Amino acid sequence: MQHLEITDLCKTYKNGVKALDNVSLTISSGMFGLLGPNGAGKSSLMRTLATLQQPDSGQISFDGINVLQHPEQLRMQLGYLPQDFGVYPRVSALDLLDHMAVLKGVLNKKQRKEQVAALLQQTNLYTERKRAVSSFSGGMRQRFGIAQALLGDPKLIIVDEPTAGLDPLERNRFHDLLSEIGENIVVLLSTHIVEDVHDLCSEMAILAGGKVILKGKPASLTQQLDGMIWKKIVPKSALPVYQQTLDVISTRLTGGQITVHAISPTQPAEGFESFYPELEDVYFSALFGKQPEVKGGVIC
Ligand SMILES: Nc1ncnc2c1ncn2[C@@H]1O[C@H](COP(=O)(O)OP(=O)(O)OP(=O)(O)O)[C@@H](O)[C@H]1O
Repeated sequence: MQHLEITDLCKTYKNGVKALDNVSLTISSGMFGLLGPNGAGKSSLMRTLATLQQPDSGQISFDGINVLQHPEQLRMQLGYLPQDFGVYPRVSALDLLDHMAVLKGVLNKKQRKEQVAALLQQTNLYTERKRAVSSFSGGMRQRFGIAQALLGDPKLIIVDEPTAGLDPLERNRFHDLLSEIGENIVVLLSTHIVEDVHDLCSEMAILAGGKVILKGKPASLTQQLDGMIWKKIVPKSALPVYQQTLDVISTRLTGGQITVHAISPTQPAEGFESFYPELEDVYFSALFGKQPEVKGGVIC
């Protein structure tokens, strides 16, 4: 059982933006989802955990390693898929993965050949192994990104916004691939897509403005909003009134009509129906500071 402990991490960039504001999280083996809007600080946290940048203060420990003091020890156990990763033009998937395996310390040639072939199979890229990665589609590229992250048998995998820009089929493929990764390692998935966390993660946290604003199990967080989320289809012209008078957490356009989701302990207005909340309702109610007293999760 691996264990990642993040304590009071702070980071302010030179331009004065406070990207991480006392972030503390305890993350155990399995898939952990870090959800947050653009600019929340997710990549700053991922890069810090991947030892690519230093925080101003705070602690990180992984499986007994003091990560900020001994970044090289973490790097031996780390697989990282950054938000954008560059590839050399014209280098085939096979050659690039082999090269990356050497950099990762897989020096035995036979072992490396086997590992590279196995990862290309696992990511469904084996038949395309001689093609240049630079010619891959977005989905294939992300699968290649997972293959390189899995080199060297890492115990901590960090995946930053992996499904942004993928079509639904490739996103499902990518989800299947992530869900196959061992349960005995820590997989940290950063995303602004609520379905990614819903589909994959047993634990999650929401980051906004550099702060962790909610954490818990997705199922408990939705359950504790049961009976409090209401919806109604309304004409577009009536929307401003609802927004001014109710705790509206989201509006969705479906088939040209607007469905309003509101949070309230009782029916907020005539015509609103209660329904079992979705993770998106948890996310939006947290972002707008409308979460009620929490039992299964922690408001931070
Ligand atoms: N190198 C940097 N120098 C200055 N400001 C930065 C730097 N990197 C990020 N920021 C700022 O820090 C804040 C957090 O950015 P970060 O990229 O960590 O957020 P994010 O949640 O990953 O967002 P996104 O999904 O848009 O990448 C933003 O306001 C961003 O503009």
